[in-house]
Amino acid sequence: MALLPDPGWRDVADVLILSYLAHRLILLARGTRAPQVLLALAALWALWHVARHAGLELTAWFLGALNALAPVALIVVFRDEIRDVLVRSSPLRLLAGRPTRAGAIDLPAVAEAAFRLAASRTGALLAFEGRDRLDKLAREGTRVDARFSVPLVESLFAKGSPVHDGAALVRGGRIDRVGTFLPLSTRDGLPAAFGTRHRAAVGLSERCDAVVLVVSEERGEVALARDGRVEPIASPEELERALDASPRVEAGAEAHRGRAPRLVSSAAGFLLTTLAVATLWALYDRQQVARRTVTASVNFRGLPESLELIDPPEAIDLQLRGKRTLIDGLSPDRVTISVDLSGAERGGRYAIERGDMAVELPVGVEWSRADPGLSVRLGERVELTLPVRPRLEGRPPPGFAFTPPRVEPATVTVRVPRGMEGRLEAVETRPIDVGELALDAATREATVEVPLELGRIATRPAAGSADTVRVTVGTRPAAAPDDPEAAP
Ligand SMILES: Nc1ncnc2c1ncn2[C@@H]1O[C@H](COP(=O)(O)OP(=O)(O)OP(=O)(O)O)[C@@H](O)[C@H]1O
Repeated sequence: MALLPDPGWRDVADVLILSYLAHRLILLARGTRAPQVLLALAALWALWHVARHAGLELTAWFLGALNALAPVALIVVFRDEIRDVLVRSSPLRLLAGRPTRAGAIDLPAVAEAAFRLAASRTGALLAFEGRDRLDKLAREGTRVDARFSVPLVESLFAKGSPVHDGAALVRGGRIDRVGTFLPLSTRDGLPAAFGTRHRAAVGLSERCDAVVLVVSEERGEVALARDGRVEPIASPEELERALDASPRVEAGAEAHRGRAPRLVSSAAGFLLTTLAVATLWALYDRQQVARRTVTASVNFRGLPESLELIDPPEAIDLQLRGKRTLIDGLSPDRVTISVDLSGAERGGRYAIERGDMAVELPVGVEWSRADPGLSVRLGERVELTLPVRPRLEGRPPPGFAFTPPRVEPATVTVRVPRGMEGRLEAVETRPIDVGELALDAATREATVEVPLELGRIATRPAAGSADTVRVTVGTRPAAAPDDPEAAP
């Protein structure tokens, strides 16, 4: 079996289409928990296989049951993402256009808004969602779902705004909800100046990977909370840098890398995905595709009138490749090879090319190699007139012996390749089973029409010469009862 499968155009198309879909799914899943969950499921699946191969029956059974539940678990874990894709964006986005998750945060706009709010001593709280969803942690609030912009943020947190209390939730470059209530930190040792706004920022960043921006109403300061720590931010540039460096606000950073690098990273991502899919395809192919060698009978056609075949091969070995179910259930006599000899012009040895062979196979099975390669020898045709020799099988009835059989016509003309004339003395008939002959009671004779047994040298009769003969078989009483000819 070849180490590397040899793919057809359908396999290449299969790999490319699947790679494209997988690449789009990866773009959509970026910034979600999908990679961790899929990794966990893959580990579970791998463990299950290890347990099965190691013969750990109980563990394998338990892991198998968990694996069977995996599709349900996927739907439950990703219900929010599935809902988002179905409700917020057209499913066609999976096939084309920008994926939802790559929605970019306008970092300069965030920095400008934060410092304008600080300058006007307007308190604000903005939670940037990371890989962890904030739906359960940031409660209540009013749905906005608007693109992030400086005037929008300023008006939302302005003192007269009905939604200025609470936190705004930023998801994938958009303000998703405002006026949400964040969990407060209960930690001791936070600075005395920290009121509930700062405690809410710390509280959320302790519970998930969100980055929370706080603008202090009292002191007009800007700070960022992540992983339960608060760092003061002195300038818009520092804020931009801090957010850009945060892998959790990756979607935002992507917008600033410019179009060309994004294309390059997207192309590299696609290449990597294709590589992974091609590897998976190769593994799958090795499991699904079977190879088998069968001995197939060969028929020759199109032999020019002036030529004859010398010792043609009756069967050759073919290597077959196809779906395991088809290959395993294939009966070798369903495989026939027809070789076109119409291109031969004179005697000699001919190597038969793949294009000259028509191999009849069930759909979905391919033949890859005739082993050993097929070649035939052709000789110029000569005609030979030879006596016909009837072949009798069986014995005469007890007490009788055969009279010499009569053949009509007594000779036939056959075609043989030049040089083979000396190897034939007579042409035999197909065997005649004398036990089956209904001998005429009066004459004790029977006449049968029987085909000639043309062999490997004389493969066909000459034009106008019969290919069947009439053979008359007769019996006579045996000379003596103990005649060995008549013995049973
Ligand atoms: N759990 C919470 N979730 C979201 N926002 C909250 C929460 N608790 C308080 N806030 C916001 O913080 C405001 C109160 O700020 P407070 O003065 O207590 O905090 P602070 O940390 O001292 O902030 P500042 O420096 O702006 O005064 C509330 O009006 C509300 O808008």
